[in-house]
Amino acid sequence: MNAPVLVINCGSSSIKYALVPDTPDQPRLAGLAERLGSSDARLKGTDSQGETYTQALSGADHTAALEAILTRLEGRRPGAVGHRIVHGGERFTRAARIDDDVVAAIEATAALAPLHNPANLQGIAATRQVFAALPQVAVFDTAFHQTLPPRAYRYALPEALYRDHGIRRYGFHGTSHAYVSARADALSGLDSGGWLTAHLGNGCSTAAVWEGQSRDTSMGLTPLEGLVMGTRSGDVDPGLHAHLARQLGWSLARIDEVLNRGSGLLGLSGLTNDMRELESAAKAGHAGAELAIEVFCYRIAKSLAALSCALPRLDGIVFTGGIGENSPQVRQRVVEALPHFGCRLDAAANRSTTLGREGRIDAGGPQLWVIPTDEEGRIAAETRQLLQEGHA
Ligand SMILES: Nc1ncnc2c1ncn2[C@@H]1O[C@H](COP(=O)(O)OP(=O)(O)O)[C@@H](O)[C@H]1O
Ligand SMILES: CC(=O)OP(=O)(O)O
Ligand SMILES: [Mg+2]
Repeated sequence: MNAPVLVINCGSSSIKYALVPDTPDQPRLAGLAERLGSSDARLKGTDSQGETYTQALSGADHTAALEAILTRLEGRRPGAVGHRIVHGGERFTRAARIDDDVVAAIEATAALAPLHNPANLQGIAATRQVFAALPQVAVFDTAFHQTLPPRAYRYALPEALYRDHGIRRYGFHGTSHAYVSARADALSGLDSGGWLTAHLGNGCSTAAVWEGQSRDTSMGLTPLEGLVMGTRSGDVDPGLHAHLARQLGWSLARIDEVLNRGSGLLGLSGLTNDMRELESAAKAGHAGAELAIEVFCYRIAKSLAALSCALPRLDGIVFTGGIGENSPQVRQRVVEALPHFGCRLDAAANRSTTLGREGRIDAGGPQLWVIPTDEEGRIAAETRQLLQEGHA
């Protein structure tokens, strides 16, 4: 199939899209419909000339937003649609052609990802309506981590919770960890290395990748476990929930809300979830911003050190995601917190590798790479591959 693939990443009130051509010499169209369902809904994106546009979509729902996106494809007809689906449970170890059975399976997993899967399903329903004739493929965040061994994915909980309710660690951002680790293999010439990958965006996670397979990762049953994130707490004492309920009388909904949307960098700093703003504020002497960055970096280093146990050999660390790709300060602080790894940062290379540049930033020791992630490109590639294999 040499038509472009339309990649859809559907959130509860947003749709990110990318029209990914099959050859890199053609431009990629991309954009974001946001605040869907509100009077303030709008579509922003980049056209094939690299010009940005903003279009008001007042009151638009997901279906209306997809219809507007269709008009922004400049007459280029996609040959297929690839969807980012956050949770695929244990059933999906790779991408799957979407049919009623696959939709039912994603619905069945929604209880495990209540913030993500229902929105992904809305995206599938709207896309099936607007692009009824096109094949649709689901690409799961969890699929890459289905190679985790039991010692990494089992919680020390009663066995029945796993057997009857699927309570285990799944891991997320698999598309990103898979892409950057494969890229590190190619760039390093190691062919099949032992990598620690750090995806640092709004959601953040680490993974240990050995010979192209995920061996452990920091996120668990839900995308709340692990690192400090923009607004998510990451790891807390499992006793915290009962404590907040008993001592402060908090409801489950309030606890969930605070841990998912009021914590992380935002909660620690009392200022913002945006790392750029935190770095400026810390420089200007804001103590909360400084603390937020310090905890953020220390927890990444601690997670990488823990995940190194999953690798027979450590070849290097890969930084990606908005923060990993753009913040020399975060990378430096993470590497400085891991002196026993023997990493040596090349300060000049670290400073200059930003703004979507790919590059090596070490001066010996384990390799240190900055690799801009390409979840859309990878979703398009997996969509193409599945359809070419005739798994339809
Ligand atoms: N130049 C920069 N310096 C520091 N942080 C940056 C820079 N550019 C982007 N970021 C941070 O990247 C994060 C968003 O990451 P991104 O991967 O784009 O998010 P998402 O997970 O929503 O795709 C924000 O915290 C943002 O502040
Ligand atoms: C799974 C997850 O955390 O996704 P995101 O980073 O897009 O929020
Ligand atoms: Mg992201």
